[in-house]
Amino acid sequence: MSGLLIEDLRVTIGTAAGPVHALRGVDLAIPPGTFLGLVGESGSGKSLTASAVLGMLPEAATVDAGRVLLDGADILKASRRELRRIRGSQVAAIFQNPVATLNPLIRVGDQIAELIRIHRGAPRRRAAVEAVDLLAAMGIAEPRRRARQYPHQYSGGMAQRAALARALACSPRLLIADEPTTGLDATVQAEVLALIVDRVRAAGASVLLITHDLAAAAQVCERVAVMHDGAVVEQGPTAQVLTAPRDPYTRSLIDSYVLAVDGDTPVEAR
Ligand SMILES: Nc1ncnc2c1ncn2[C@@H]1O[C@H](COP(=O)(O)OP(=O)(O)OP(=O)(O)O)[C@@H](O)[C@H]1O
Repeated sequence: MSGLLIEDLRVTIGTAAGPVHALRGVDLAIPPGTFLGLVGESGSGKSLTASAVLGMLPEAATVDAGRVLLDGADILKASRRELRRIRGSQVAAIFQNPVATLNPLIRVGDQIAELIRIHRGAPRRRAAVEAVDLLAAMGIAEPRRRARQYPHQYSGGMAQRAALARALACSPRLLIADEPTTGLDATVQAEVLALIVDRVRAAGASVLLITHDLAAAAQVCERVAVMHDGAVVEQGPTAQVLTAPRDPYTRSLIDSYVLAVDGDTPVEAR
């Protein structure tokens, strides 16, 4: 099958305090071209699931069972070399704290151009031009000047735009966005989310959006999956999961989210 299919993924992490059964049978499907929101409390295993899809599980992790199929090929069985090819060209990621995600020592344009050269074999000059075009497509003003700058010269929102440019440089089929707007100003959050939707839809790729923000997931994702204690307890069309949840944990997650959002609303505005 094409798209992403995770079947019964079980991962244990060795810690000083003993083994932690961090993923206890994760089942997840993202059909091609679909946005899936992955929600659930802190520590439920969302980021670890994303790491497995990127072939980047921590050293201390052991895969006890399961398959992670990306367009039919099992990521967990891929060699290092295959993983390097898959990462970037089939699956790419953006994370919270984009400035830290980008390489601090390399000019932003060069980081993007390097990927284009490695994955697509483009000549140096052509890759540099494409990198500037990509920055422009992500809404970065004066892209030529910006391409010559280093990540620390970017604001948070701009750095996330640049990280998105780098992630999309080799037209991956799946973008993992792990809390991509957390920590950005509210207006910038909305802009970055809209940009992700716009650019990814234009490319026909799919998205795994990891977020604490149920409203954001509801706004942009056709499907939602809910993680609890290392497993996906419920997944399905967004409207169904968020308005008629079947699992008690999903219900409590929605209730606590609504309470938190109401708590943020000034009394006079309620
Ligand atoms: N490198 C690691 N070493 C030890 N334990 C880890 C490591 N990575 C993850 N874990 C454990 O695995 C579990 C799942 O963590 P994970 O980061 O996937 O949760 P999460 O749902 O993404 O949380 P958050 O929303 O806070 O990012 C947690 O119990 C965590 O402590």
